[in-house]
Amino acid sequence: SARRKSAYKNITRDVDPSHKWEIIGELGDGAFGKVYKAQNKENSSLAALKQVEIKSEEDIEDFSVEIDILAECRHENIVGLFEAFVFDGKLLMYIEFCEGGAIDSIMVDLEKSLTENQIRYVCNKMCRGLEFLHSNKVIHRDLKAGNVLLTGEGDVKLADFGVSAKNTRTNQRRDSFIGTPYWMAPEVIMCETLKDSPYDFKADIWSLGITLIEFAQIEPPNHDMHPMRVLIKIQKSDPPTLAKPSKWSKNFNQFISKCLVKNPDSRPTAVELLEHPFIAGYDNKKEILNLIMESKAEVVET
Ligand SMILES: COc1ccc(Nc2ncnc(-c3cccnc3Nc3cc(NC(=O)c4cccc(C(F)(F)F)c4)ccc3C)n2)cc1
Repeated sequence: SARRKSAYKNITRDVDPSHKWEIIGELGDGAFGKVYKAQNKENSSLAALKQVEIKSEEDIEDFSVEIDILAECRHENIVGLFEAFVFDGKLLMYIEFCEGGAIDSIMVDLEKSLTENQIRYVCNKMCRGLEFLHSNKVIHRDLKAGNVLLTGEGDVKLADFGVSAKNTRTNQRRDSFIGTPYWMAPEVIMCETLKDSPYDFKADIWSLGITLIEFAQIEPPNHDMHPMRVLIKIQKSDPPTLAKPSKWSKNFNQFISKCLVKNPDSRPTAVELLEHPFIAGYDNKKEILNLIMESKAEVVET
């Protein structure tokens, strides 16, 4: 009934999107659902289209969190939502297309890491995107080179292609403990209490530090270890550093060591990081534009 179909303000229902958008290619088979390249018939703008089968209102409920986050978090360093539809048993999301693609794919295609100046530029933009997300009570939770997109003009956009894309806002976090506490192991309590602390957005600051090492070395630390082993290693070991610190500036090494502090309370905020000499005021997109040109040229050759 109309009453039951709660009105999702950011979703257009029962309108056929193919009147407005036509599919012109495929972008890959994502973790769930397919992702296409689409073009707007009216203004020719390009979109990345994710469509997923929906079986019930709960399915729509799940995806509406992601849609609300994108609809409300409009910022030059966050991927932009054009519109979302529910039509013919499918939920369709049209996202502004970023021509350069994800930075991990660029490094793999070109078989090289980023230069320090490219890292400075991207890091500055990532911190602006993080500052905006965190000020809107949104925690990314899956920051990595694969979730950092570049546009053809050298702009940097934070995205989230993983299943964690259903980022819940801190105030929507389930406020009850799982199970009764008496039998709970300390680290589970640690994890649970950490979740409810206002500092869990600091998890993104740690991931930012790891992502900078990934930009510098193509892979994150411990990439050659089994994922289960890495969980233990991250908990037990000292924070990782660049493999060859002398190859990089003092500012870069110091910026990473500020992000990779094990106690979240001691990690800086994105606002504080924007003042650090490694990235403060750094806005030179020249080297990133070169990277995108190389990456485009590379695709043409193959
Ligand atoms: C293989 O070559 C390419 C070339 C260009 C591109 N460009 C591009 N541009 C924009 N989006 C995409 C994309 C690719 C694969 C899957 N999804 C994509 N975008 C997308 C992102 C989302 N959601 C988010 O990015 C998202 C979700 C929750 C939170 C957040 C954030 F926290 F960052 F705000 C972001 C939803 C739907 C779509 C279609 N891809 C991709 C691959």
